[in-house]
Amino acid sequence: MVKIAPSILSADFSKLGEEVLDVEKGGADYIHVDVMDGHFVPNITIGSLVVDAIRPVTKLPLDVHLMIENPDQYIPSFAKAGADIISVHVEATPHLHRSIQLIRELGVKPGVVINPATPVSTIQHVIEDVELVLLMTVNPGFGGQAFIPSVLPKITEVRSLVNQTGKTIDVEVDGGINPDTAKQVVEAGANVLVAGSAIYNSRNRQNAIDMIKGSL
Ligand SMILES: O=C(CO)[C@H](O)[C@H](O)COP(=O)(O)O
Repeated sequence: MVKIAPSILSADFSKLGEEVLDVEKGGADYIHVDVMDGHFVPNITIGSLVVDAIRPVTKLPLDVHLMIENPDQYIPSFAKAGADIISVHVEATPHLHRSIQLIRELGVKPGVVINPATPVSTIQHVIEDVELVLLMTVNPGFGGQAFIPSVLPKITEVRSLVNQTGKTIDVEVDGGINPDTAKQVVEAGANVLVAGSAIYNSRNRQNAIDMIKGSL
């Protein structure tokens, strides 16, 4: 089954609790939280305080995507705040395996992320250690960007790597996902779709989620 993970990056932050509940009621499977530090990516967004604030609002898993340098310093605070999944970028941590181990030791599901320009071979050595692989389908930093179609063969490559393990590991995509692009990424092998603007820019979030699901 394909899962939908609305990114709260495109939500109205003045009423974030309601915005989270709205997509939960609308059929979301995960809540995707985009953490940016202004160094690894050219934007600053959410800290662990926000994860702590939305934790009691929803029963859905909080899928925390760290787009930050030196992630090991901040992983414990996101785990304490109630993250269910924490994903780190291969490009942002010098000791990827150590970061993944740290996440697992804290009782959280570890994920690994690669940018559009990063080859799949960079995550081959940790594939058995993660619960989720996130492929960026835009260059990270902002919502509302156009989907990069050259990532499609990499999604298929990751799916085949995951299948070789025999384990249940999510293949998630993030960036420019909407009813026009969702079918392509699912056919390529993705099973978790992050969507920010396609869901939160719509007045009726249930309808927006149904439109993505209905396009598959
Ligand atoms: O990680 C992100 C940006 O770095 C966002 O999750 C992503 O861009 C989703 O937004 P949209 O669906 O509007 O493209």
